[in-house]
Amino acid sequence: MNAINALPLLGRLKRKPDSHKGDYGKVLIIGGAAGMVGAPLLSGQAALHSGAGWVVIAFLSTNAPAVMQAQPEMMLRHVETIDFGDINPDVIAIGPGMGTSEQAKALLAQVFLMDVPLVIDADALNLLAADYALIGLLQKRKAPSVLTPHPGEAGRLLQLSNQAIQADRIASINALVKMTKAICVLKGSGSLVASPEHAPEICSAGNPGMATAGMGDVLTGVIAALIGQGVRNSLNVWDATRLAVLLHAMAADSLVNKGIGPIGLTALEVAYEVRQLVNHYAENASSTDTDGLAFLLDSP
Ligand SMILES: NC(=O)C1=CN([C@@H]2O[C@H](COP(=O)(O)OP(=O)(O)OC[C@H]3O[C@@H](n4cnc5c(N)ncnc54)[C@H](O)[C@@H]3O)[C@@H](O)[C@H]2O)[C@@H](O)CC1
Ligand SMILES: Nc1ncnc2c1ncn2[C@@H]1O[C@H](COP(=O)(O)OP(=O)(O)O)[C@@H](O)[C@H]1O
Repeated sequence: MNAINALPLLGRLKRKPDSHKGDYGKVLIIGGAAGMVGAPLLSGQAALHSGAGWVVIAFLSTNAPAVMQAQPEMMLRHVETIDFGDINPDVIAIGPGMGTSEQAKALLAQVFLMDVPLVIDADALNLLAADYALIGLLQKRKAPSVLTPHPGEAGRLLQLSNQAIQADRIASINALVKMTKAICVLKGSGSLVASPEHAPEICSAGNPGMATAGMGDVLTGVIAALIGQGVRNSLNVWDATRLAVLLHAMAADSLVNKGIGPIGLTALEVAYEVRQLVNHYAENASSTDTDGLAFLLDSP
């Protein structure tokens, strides 16, 4: 199986002198029911630090903050006060901390009908697993969809135990792709990425310091940010997804190499480190996208 080796593609995200925030994508994140408001905040902070032009969070909780003092750049709304069409996002990430209420289910069905790339995570995956009609809507989507299950969520989707998922991860991701007709990331040690058009690729970076709450929420934000930047910078959703998986894991490795973790590594620290890696590879990648190995070996 091939390892993900797409870092030179980050050269496409190098900032042009006369560009503006609209060139780097508007990310809408939907999630954050009562008690889990932190999850979409982590996704939003990760998206911002990975280069998203704008980040809007639509919370389900009515008690969510109207502004995050530590990150006032993000626009925070209650989901019932906004019109997704007016926001006109370049990419939507749905699921972090969303819960599985009827309201959450209706929102998922609503975004499935939108012609916008989607990142489907956490409780959005649990809702999918519980309702075959939603899988039907997902399969019919024209715009790309990315699913990011951990083995527990993959097990719910495929009606298998965690152990069965882990016993044959390649078969598991192939079954997920077949079931959803979407790009799938099977998270965990050696994350796999596959799509209906692409055989599984493995992420050879990453470490057990990543086994901490919020790390998946950060990955969702990084994927959404790269998809959003890709829209006007020739990076397709497949490449954005596999790059995000690799950068997220490399960022955790880079921090551990500096003595920050593995024990006590936090998800937000990984988001900040992703920023450093994105800039390094965007600046140093060859415009011809060749010789990825050199970039893999040349970490900052
Ligand atoms: N700050 C916050 O508000 C946070 C909220 N979160 C939200 O909490 C909700 C529940 O998500 P969780 O993922 O915690 O709960 P889940 O019940 O979906 O998943 C946890 C279980 O999945 C299995 N699993 C996960 N990774 C595995 C691996 N690598 N190998 C084997 N088994 C594995 C294990 O059985 C584990 O107990 C989601 O909505 C999520 O977004 C979490 O993202 C954590 C942070
Ligand atoms: N032992 C490990 N080795 C490599 N990566 C890991 C390990 N444990 C967790 N990860 C990574 O950390 C992230 C955890 O995501 P997830 O379980 O969804 O967390 P959360 O729901 O708390 O946000 C995934 O990207 C996963 O691949």
